[in-house]
Amino acid sequence: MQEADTRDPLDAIDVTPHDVDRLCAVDSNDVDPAPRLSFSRNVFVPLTTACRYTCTYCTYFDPPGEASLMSREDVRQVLETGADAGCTEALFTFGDKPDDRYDAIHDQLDEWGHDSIHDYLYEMCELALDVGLLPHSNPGDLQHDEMAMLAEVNASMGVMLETTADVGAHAGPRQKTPEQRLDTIRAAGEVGIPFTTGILVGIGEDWEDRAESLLAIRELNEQYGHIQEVLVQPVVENERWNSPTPDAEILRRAVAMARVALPEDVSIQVPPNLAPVREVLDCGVDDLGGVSPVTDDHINPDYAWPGLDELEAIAGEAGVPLDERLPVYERFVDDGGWIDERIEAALAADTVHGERFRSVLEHGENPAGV
Ligand SMILES: O=c1nc2n(C[C@H](O)[C@H](O)[C@H](O)CO)c3cc(O)ccc3cc-2c(=O)[nH]1
Ligand SMILES: C[C@H]1O[C@@H](n2cnc3c(N)ncnc32)[C@H](O)[C@@H]1O
Ligand code: MET
Ligand code: SF4
Repeated sequence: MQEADTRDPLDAIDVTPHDVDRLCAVDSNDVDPAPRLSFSRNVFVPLTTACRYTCTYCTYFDPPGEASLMSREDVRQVLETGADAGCTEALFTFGDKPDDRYDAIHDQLDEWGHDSIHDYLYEMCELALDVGLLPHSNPGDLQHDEMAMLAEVNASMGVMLETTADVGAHAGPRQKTPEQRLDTIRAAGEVGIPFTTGILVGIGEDWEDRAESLLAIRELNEQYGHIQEVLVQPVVENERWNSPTPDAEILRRAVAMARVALPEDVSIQVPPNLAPVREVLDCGVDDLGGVSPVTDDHINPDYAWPGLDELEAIAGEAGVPLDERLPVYERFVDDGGWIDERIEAALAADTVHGERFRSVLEHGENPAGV
């Protein structure tokens, strides 16, 4: 058991300079291509565009006064569109603790009977389960009790570590800090929820920072075993961020480092709308993440999802099968103890949606997919 953590979270991560140096020496020749590729069919629910942080690479958040909150009916509509298109995942990702900074959001939540965005999210996850979708929530930084509550109604959850470095992109009066991100990932481990994390490449970090970030994720996974996938995500240009996006060579090396740093049962995900996946596929990528037939990537709306035929083509050229997966990986469903009883019930084969989920889980095939 972990004792109460009064230490600096970065100190609590046992990453030595020697480990960092060794990982920095890895390149794309040191890894083998994965034998298969997977993806998840999702519908994206951007609950609110308000955020307490102001990451300088992000166009997702709106300033106070302009930020909005989706109503229950808005959410229901998006979820039903997704369920009708055969999606299995409801991806809830949105601004971090918006009610902290935006009185209007706080007041609206209050009017709807919620004392926090997390309380509202809980109810929207229940709605997703009702319409036949498995929630995957990434609401940003969470405390242990918030994580424990949300784990009851999520198949898996996630937060990007981004980087362990203090970068200018996270500057400002309210900012993402590596300590808080690591605390969130640790809280997920303590709670025991299958978890997605990753690094954002090109936000001012150097190779040592990338190695340190990947090793920090490895260390937390060694302690808790909860990491299901690690994203290697290039930062992309937009109206707020006009530095160049990392090129294919940088991504190849970062992906190879991720593959070497993490054990085999942790997937390495590269998003096909943001990265030149064809050029990095042989470096150990085995997952393309959530792809939506019905909604935009609201975080990076200028970058459209490739269609399913394009994903098939990518896998075909690499000579590997393409499998659809659920937002929770099979090993966490089979192992027992990882997913809450409400998610287990949703996955039971004798329910309306359970049969479809089971087919995706066990055969990588979605009978309802369009
Ligand atoms: O559409 C997106 N999906 C993102 N996803 C969704 C992800 O691709 C899938 O939902 C997971 O693979 C679960 O199936 C994230 C999920 C996380 O837990 C953490 C970070 C991300 C980042 C993105 C993202 O930038 N864009
Ligand atoms: C959900 C995740 O989206 C990522 N994110 C935010 N802005 C960008 C961008 N310009 N390019 C790539 N990824 C981005 C962050 O890593 C966040 O954690
Ligand atoms: C819209 S960004 C994703 C969720 C959260 N705001 C974070 O940065 O982690
Ligand atoms: S990346 Fe997430 S935390 Fe940062 S400003 Fe955008 S919405 Fe907020």
